[in-house]
Amino acid sequence: MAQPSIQARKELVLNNDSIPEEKFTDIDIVANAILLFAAGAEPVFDTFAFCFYELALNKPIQDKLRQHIYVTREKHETMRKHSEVIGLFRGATNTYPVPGQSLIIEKEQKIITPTNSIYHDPKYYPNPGIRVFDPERFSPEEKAKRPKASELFFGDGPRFCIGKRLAEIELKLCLSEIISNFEVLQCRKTENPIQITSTGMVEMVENRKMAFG
Ligand code: HEM
Repeated sequence: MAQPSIQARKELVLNNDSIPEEKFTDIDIVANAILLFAAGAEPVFDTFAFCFYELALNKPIQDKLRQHIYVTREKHETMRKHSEVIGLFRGATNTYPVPGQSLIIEKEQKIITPTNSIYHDPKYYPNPGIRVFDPERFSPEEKAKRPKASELFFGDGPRFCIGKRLAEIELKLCLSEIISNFEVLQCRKTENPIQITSTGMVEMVENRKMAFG
């Protein structure tokens, strides 16, 4: 994080010939570095934690994963079941009549897409229950059965998550490295089902220590 920030300061603050409105200040560089760290660390840690929790509870899936068959499906099913960000937030830039419906979204209206509800809607994810962990939902055949917008783990449109690629590489590398060297098991303190608490925009485990031992 330090090296790119120093480089960004050189290019955007010290050697920037743009008009004043497009110039960056030192504060802009520091603020962006903090934002990237804050936005980038928590969701990746939590996806890992939930992933290992589910693998400990679902030994046959863990064994299959160990054969390096389907890291991507595993990762997506974890994000469907334990989506940390529970909704997407937008403001309408124009008035928009929703096709085929009487609904008109007025200009500047605030819109919430309740992603977590979509992930637990049996219309898109049959048998979405708290005890079901089924990475096969993300096989090409199953994915083809539902609309693309039912998978918004990293958002969509011009403001989608800028860390998506980095997060996917982190998850893929660490998951395959750990799972090919270790076996993840439940312990005495493992909660099943896990107790989730919602704090506004994000969901988290009620008692992290209890859940992950
Ligand atoms: C499992 C990991 C991650 C998940 C599930 C996740 C999820 C999301 C979601 C749902 C959004 C909102 C997108 C929208 O409104 O359309 C978002 C935005 C954002 N994410 Fe991530 N993210 C992850 C990792 C990261 C990482 C590693 C970084 C940076 C290193 C990052 C930086 C950001 C930033 C800066 C935004 C705001 C983008 C904007 O408003 O233009 N995220 N993320």
